[in-house]
Amino acid sequence: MAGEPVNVNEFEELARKVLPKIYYDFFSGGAEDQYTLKENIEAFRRITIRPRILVDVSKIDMSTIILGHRTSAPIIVAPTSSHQLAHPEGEVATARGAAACNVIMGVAFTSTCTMEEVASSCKAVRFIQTFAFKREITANMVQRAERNGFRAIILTADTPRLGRKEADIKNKMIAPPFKNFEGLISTEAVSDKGSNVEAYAAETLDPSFCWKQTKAIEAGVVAGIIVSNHGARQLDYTPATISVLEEVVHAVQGKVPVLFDGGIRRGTDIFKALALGAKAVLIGRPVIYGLAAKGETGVKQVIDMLKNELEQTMALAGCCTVDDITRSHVNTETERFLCRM
Ligand SMILES: Cc1cc2nc3c(=O)[nH]c(=O)nc-3n(C[C@H](O)[C@H](O)[C@H](O)COP(=O)(O)O)c2cc1C
Ligand SMILES: CC(C)CC(=O)C(=O)O
Repeated sequence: MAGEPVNVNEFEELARKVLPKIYYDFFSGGAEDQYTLKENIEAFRRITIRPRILVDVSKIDMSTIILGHRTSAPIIVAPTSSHQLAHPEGEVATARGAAACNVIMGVAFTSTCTMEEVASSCKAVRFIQTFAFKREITANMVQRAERNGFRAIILTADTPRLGRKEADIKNKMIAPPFKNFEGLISTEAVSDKGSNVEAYAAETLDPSFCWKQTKAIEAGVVAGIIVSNHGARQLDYTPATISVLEEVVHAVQGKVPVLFDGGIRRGTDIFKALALGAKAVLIGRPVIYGLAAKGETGVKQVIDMLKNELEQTMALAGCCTVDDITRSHVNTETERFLCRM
């Protein structure tokens, strides 16, 4: 690739060049055959956009309100682990990039900077992500989230154990120290066989956590739902997230906002997810690639690229605000053939 990257996929190329293979494989990889990994991207390509023309699009406003927080666009940085493997400044740089773009920063508890370091380094609205950890870890996380001004807790529910990423196993991937666990568990490498990320997960997760233990929805503590397959890193052969979004939106019946992630690489992808009912989208790997390539500046550039592409898509499709994007602005695969569009 010659010159500056002009889209998110070119940032991936840059990241691939600068990262040691073991880390590039860790960030880019998915579970087992990586069927779902490919599908998360491919399924977007099968959805087409139905533009409206001769609409006054002289002013486009992408701003929206997510769980009470006004943001510049319906974009959230997805919680992903291990940012210091991409760049020495890690999650602090990512959060600053998110703050510069006025979008929400999702911080993984398995981050390489502590929650406190991220909180004190930037003004971004921050959500903290947790797994169903053993109870003492969760209690510690909740207290620190409150103390450090995190505005929501994202509970990742698909990880009673870690998915099998075969590249990590072959590469004998060593997890970086996850500093949030300091004082709670041993943060030293815990296995010399295959990927020790799996060993880490086994030490911290509570695989017995299930519906019996939570009445969260009845108690009204669920403020939103994220339709996600963990970037295709857990159960392979689950469907592409974009192909099930609408079904979830119907089931939720507007009771809480539905957010979405998995495979967003273009502004058109964001537009399609919004048309199918998402309130906002989370972006995982592209942000990591921006961070790897250029630190905080790269994160900002990636988010700005996606914002600019969304703005362009909205203008060309005849939508001045995110609320103007409706179900009738897209055709799914089946509809495409029915309508002969
Ligand atoms: C390298 C990597 C690490 C991740 N770590 C976490 C994590 O610690 N917690 C979590 O809930 N999700 C994690 N995810 C999943 C993301 O939150 C998100 O669902 C996914 O990246 C979205 O797909 P995308 O990468 O195609 O945008 C991770 C994803 C990647 C790629
Ligand atoms: C450290 C891991 C548990 C992070 C994760 O969720 C992932 O790599 O997909």
